[in-house]
Amino acid sequence: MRKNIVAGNWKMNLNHAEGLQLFAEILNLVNSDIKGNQEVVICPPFVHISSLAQLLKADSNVSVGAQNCHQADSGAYTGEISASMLKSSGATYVIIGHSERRAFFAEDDLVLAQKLDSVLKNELTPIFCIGETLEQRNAGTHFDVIESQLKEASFHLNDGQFRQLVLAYEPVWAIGTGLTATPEQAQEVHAFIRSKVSEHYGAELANDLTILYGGSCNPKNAADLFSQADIDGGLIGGASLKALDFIDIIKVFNS
Ligand SMILES: O=C[C@H](O)COP(=O)(O)O
Repeated sequence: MRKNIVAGNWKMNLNHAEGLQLFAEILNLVNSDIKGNQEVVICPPFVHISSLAQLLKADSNVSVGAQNCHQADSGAYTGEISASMLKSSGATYVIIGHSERRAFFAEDDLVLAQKLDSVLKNELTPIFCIGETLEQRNAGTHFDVIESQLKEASFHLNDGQFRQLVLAYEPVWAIGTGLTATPEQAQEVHAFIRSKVSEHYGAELANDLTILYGGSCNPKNAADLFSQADIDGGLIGGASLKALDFIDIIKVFNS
């Protein structure tokens, strides 16, 4: 059965005390609202990961993830954090290829492929983000862009590796803008992504793959988005910083 995931990407927000408080609120509210095939992932800034992970219960469906990592295991890369460090701090997921990393830190397909390799080697789950800009959508090239991002950074993986991935479709024009892809627009791209995965890795693997939607997802639009056949949850930015909004998004799977 395909796993449903609601992941919160806190981005560069919340100091340590604020992060601990929000996480405690989420843990208090979430446990009774979570189903067996559902997982909640919180991706705080690096410096909060260890403290948050220590609050997790062993059998919890809540996990802690990171927002990025370096592609090397260790070395002279001042200021960087490796996947093995994240694992040792209690993270089990890592967001790779977020459009903000691509845009502000010049991360290209080659480095993202290396990051995926490193995350998988360290037995963490990548949440691999792909999505087009507004210019690309207006030019009608969004399917080509998405196919290229997918192929160039992830289709070198073997079946067993690719099976570990969670994908996230995040149209750049919808991130933090209040503009959401319509459920039909999002479903169209999710179905396209699944079809490309199916062509390369086979229908069974494609059918099992969790594909999240991200981009101004909130308690009001989550139900329509998550009810689409190929949308298996969300990667939530702004709305993950408010416990009640985030919980309302999680509850969509129970309604
Ligand atoms: O990683 C999350 C996405 O960038 C979505 O952010 P947003 O919900 O604030 O639009």
